[in-house]
Amino acid sequence: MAALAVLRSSAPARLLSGSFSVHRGGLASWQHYQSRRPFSNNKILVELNESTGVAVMKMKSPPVNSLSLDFLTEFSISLEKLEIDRGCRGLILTSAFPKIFSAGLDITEMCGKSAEHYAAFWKAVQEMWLKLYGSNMVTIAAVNGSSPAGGCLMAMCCDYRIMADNPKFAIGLNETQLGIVAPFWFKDTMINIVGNRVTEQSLQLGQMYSAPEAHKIGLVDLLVPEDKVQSTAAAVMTQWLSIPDHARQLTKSMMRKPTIDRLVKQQEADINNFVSFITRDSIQKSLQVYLDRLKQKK
Ligand SMILES: CC/C=C\CCC/C=C/C(=O)SCCNC(=O)CCNC(=O)[C@H](O)C(C)(C)COP(=O)(O)OP(=O)(O)OC[C@H]1O[C@@H](n2cnc3c(N)ncnc32)[C@H](O)[C@@H]1OP(=O)(O)O
Repeated sequence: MAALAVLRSSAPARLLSGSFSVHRGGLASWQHYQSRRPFSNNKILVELNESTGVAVMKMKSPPVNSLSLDFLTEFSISLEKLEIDRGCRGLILTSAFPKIFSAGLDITEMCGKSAEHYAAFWKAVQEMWLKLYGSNMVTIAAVNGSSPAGGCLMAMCCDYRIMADNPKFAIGLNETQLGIVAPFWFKDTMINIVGNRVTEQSLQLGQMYSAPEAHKIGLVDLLVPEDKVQSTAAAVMTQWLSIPDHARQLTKSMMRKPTIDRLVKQQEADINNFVSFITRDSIQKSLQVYLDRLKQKK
């Protein structure tokens, strides 16, 4: 958060629009701007099309876009910059890698680290969710690959989900399969999309759904061929942007505010709960076994 506060004061809209103006009418890349930030590893690529007001955010953190502390920090900063840019009305979130949208939270961030590290990591996860779920922009997830747990959460934060129609790609909240528990705000986000019954079963079983199954239960809104995911996202975005911003934003806020407020009211307690859960020996052991299995599966 300190980094965000610094950015807010040192990178006002004037600087952002100044760096965009050299690309006026076309795609403005933030690579130039980002490369001037000492803490940026450029795990997130952002291109804002000034004429449409639509930004495409591509996650590019090899090998599987796992959500590390660095990744989450860069993600939240990138999102914050788009949020305050009046020229940006819509965001398409996707992956730079074919076959993987995001592998979810980086398990190595939850293993063998200090309590302070776990607290900082969890705060970054919360911030990502608060910013993306609470965004004023139209947000569309172009899910071009598998998306377990935290990756599914990111997609669920968006207003609309388009997924590549490939039964090999899977999405869902699989936490229980790792011996861990999806927090209440992951659960609430899913309930708001597919309802209580499907969420209860999904969470207990840690169920991953193939793309067609996910479409059937309403977890994703639309299935399209892999090579049409981006273009369809752009077309759907145009439809959503035809609605006046103020009316759509107030409606979105009316629908999501109670869910957001629930976490905001107990953010510190939620961090403490995560730290005390994740530091248990039994949980550390489960995560380590899962990670070892992942590494041995080849
Ligand atoms: C009180 C609340 C308490 C706790 C709440 C915690 C909530 C947690 C949320 C989460 O998001 S937990 C993470 C859940 N994610 C997963 O289970 C995904 C596991 N990964 C996979 O299923 C697959 O890797 C894949 C994403 C489908 C990609 O498969 P592919 O065959 O393409 O790649 P491969 O498996 O070989 O992986 C490459 C490489 O990446 C490492 N990896 C994968 N996922 C993660 C991850 N989430 N975190 C860290 N590292 C990950 C994997 O081990 C391989 O590493 P290697 O090259 O060194 O062997």
